[in-house]
Amino acid sequence: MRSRQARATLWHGLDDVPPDLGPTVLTIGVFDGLHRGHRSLIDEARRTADERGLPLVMVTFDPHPARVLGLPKDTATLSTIAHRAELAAAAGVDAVCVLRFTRELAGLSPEAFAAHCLAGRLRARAVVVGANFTFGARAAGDVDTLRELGAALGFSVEGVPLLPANNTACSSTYTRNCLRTGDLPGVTRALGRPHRVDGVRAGDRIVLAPNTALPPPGRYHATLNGRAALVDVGDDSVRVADGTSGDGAAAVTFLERAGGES
Ligand SMILES: Cc1cc2nc3c(=O)[nH]c(=O)nc-3n(C[C@H](O)[C@H](O)[C@H](O)COP(=O)(O)O)c2cc1C
Ligand SMILES: Nc1ncnc2c1ncn2[C@@H]1O[C@H](COP(=O)(O)OP(=O)(O)OP(=O)(O)O)[C@@H](O)[C@H]1O
Repeated sequence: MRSRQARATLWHGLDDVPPDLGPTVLTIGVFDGLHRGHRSLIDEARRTADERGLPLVMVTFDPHPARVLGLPKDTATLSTIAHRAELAAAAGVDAVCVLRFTRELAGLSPEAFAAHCLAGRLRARAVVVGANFTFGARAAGDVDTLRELGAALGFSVEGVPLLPANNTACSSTYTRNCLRTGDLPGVTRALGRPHRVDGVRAGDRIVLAPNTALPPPGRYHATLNGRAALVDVGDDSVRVADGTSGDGAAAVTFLERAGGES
């Protein structure tokens, strides 16, 4: 069995992809949070990559397309790109290609995206996506579109059935909903691990990227860089509540609401 890397190779944009990259298997989507549904998809993609003896590349978009396009959707960030790459590597991905989602990218037709990005720069021989995957201007392309394009461009396409969670598809949106309503056990079930945010500690504050997904304001039992800690969550802030001070990279994992509520 192949050993899993601590962190997948990270390419920021197509220009960062090595020019001598050989044929690949691709999986595509935002993958925010790398929840259990995403991991079941990656398992399937990994099997295909192993059968063909090819590397598995995860193509992801940043920022969330819905945020760039101003769609009415909760796009609070469950995982930073670095955390996503770490989780992807643990799930069996060899390399992550982060495509900056801009209005220009959003305007590409399904045909142009498949030809230029997937078959062209990323040398796809197989593409494995969830059954609900859409792509291309006005989200006009779906799994069937991709399959037709792949037949002409030299890659096969698998549409993987969606893993359920609590009578709905396990999704980042579902996970964000659980988090917003304070259902930490629901979040943990969807992610397969407790929710973690990554930021930088400055005194008692943890400075986070704007739009980081947080549980409702209140006090929580957590771990801070792996050690037990109490933290206070505000509307868009996290403070360490044990009177200590510090600085540097900080990973806060939310365990349960202090006082027994969750
Ligand atoms: C080239 C390209 C253009 C896109 N244009 C649009 C768009 O115009 N409107 C839209 O709602 N989503 C658009 N999207 C986003 C996709 O519908 C979809 O959210 C994205 O491919 C990520 O897949 P996922 O949502 O399954 O993770 C586009 C995606 C790509 C790759
Ligand atoms: N439950 C699931 N099971 C299998 N594959 C999934 C599941 N949910 C999403 N996918 C697939 O994972 C890839 C990334 O999807 P995406 O990031 O849109 O996930 P999502 O959870 O639906 O996100 P959001 O709720 O923000 O739309 C896509 O190919 C998508 O089809």
